[in-house]
Amino acid sequence: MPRLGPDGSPPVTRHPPLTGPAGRGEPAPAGLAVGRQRGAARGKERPVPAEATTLAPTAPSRLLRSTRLPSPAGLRAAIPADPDVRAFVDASRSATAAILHGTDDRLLVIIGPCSVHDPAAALEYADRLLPTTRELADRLHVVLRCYVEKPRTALGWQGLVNDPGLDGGQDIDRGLTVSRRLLRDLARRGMPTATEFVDPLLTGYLADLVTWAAIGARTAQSPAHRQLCSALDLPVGIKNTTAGNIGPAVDAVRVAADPQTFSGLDADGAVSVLSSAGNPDCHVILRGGDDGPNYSTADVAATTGLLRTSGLRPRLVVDASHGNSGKDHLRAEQVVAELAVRVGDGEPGIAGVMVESFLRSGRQDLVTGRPDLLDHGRSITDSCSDLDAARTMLRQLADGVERARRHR
Ligand SMILES: O=C[C@H](O)[C@H](O)COP(=O)(O)O
Ligand SMILES: C=C(OP(=O)(O)O)C(=O)O
Repeated sequence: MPRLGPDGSPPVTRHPPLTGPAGRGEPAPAGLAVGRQRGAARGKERPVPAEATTLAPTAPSRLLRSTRLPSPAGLRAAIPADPDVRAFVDASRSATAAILHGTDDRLLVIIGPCSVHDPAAALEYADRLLPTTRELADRLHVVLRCYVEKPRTALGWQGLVNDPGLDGGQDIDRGLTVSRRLLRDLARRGMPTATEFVDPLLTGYLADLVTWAAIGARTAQSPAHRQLCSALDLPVGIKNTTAGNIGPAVDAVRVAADPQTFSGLDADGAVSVLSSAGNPDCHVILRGGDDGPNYSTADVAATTGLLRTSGLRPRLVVDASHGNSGKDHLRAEQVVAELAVRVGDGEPGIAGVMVESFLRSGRQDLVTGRPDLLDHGRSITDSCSDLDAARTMLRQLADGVERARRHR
C-alpha cells in the first residue's frame, strides 16, 4: 500500500521541471520534449523522453507534458470506501438492478445537476433533497446525478475531474481526489449517486462509490465504452445518439451483456488485458435527439420492441432533459409530469426517469478562471430545475407509482 501524504492524499513523485533548472525557459536536455501547458500543476511534470513515447517519436514534439497520476488503488487507499459505504452502495445497486429487471415495482429516478462544479453545493443539494427521497422511498429509488466528467459537443469546461479549479488548469490529479471525496461524502449521507463515465481510463478511480452510471449520447457507439460496461459491477444506462438513433444504444447493451476482452488499466494503473463476464444490468436511455424528443408512448413501445427482438429485457429509462426538453428545464418539468401520468396509467417499459435539477433554476456561463463570479448552486452546463420543482417532480412520479399499483 502506498504511503500517504499528511492530508491523506496519495504520494506524488516530484520530477524535474521541463525547461531547465528553474523552469525559466532554459533549453531542456537533449532528447526531451519541451513545454508547459497553461496552468500546469507545478512540480509534477515528467520529462518526456522523445524515444520513450509512441505519441512523440521525434523531438520537438506536440506532446508537451506527461504527468503521472496515482494508481486507482492508490487513490482508493487514500480515500477509502469504508465498510458502511460499501454496504450502502451494494444495496443501492441491487435495488436499482431489481427495478430494471422488474422484480421491484418502484421507479428509478436519477435527478440532480447537469454537472457538479462546486462539491459543497452538491452536498447542500443532497442534504436538502434527502428528506423528500426518504419520504418517497416506498415508491421511488432516487439516485443523485453527480456528474464529474462532462462530454462536450466541441469545446467547453470538461467537468470537475478534468478542471476542478474552473480555471483551465486541467489538474486531473486534484479533480479525481475531490470527486472521489464527494462521492464518498454523498454515500455517507445515504444519498446514492449516478455519474457518466467519459474517459474509460479514469473509471477505476471512482466506480466503486457509484450506484448507477451512464454512457452518454456521444460515446454510446464507442467500442471501448461498451467493453468497459461489460466489466462494471453496477447498472449502466446507455443513451441513444445525439442524432436520435436508438439502434446503437441497443447494440451497446448487447455488447455490454457479453463477455469481453479488452485493454485497460488494472488497479495498480498498469495497462493490462482485461476479461469481463458481461453485465446483465445495462439498459437503454431515451434522451431525444437532433430531430426532436423520443419519450412518447410510441417511442417507448418501438424501443422495447427492438429490445425484445434483440433478446434483451424490454425496460428502459427516459431522460426528460437533453434532447427530450430541448435543454429547457421548464419543458423537462412538463415531460416528467407527462411521464408520471403514463406510469400511473400502467404503461409498460418505463423503469426509470432522469431529470436535471440543482439548487437554483436555469444556467450561467463560466468565465474561465473566475469562479468567484458564479451564482451559488446554478448550473454552468445545461439549465436545471430548482429544488422546489425537483420535489414536485418526485411527488408526481411517486403518485404515478401508487396509481399503477392500484391497477394491479
Ligand atoms: O449534459 C450536458 C451537455 O448537454 C453535454 O455535456 C454537451 O454539452 P455541449 O453541447 O454544451 O458541449
Ligand atoms: C451529457 C449528458 O447527456 P447526453 O449524453 O444525453 O447529451 C448528460 O446526461 O449529462
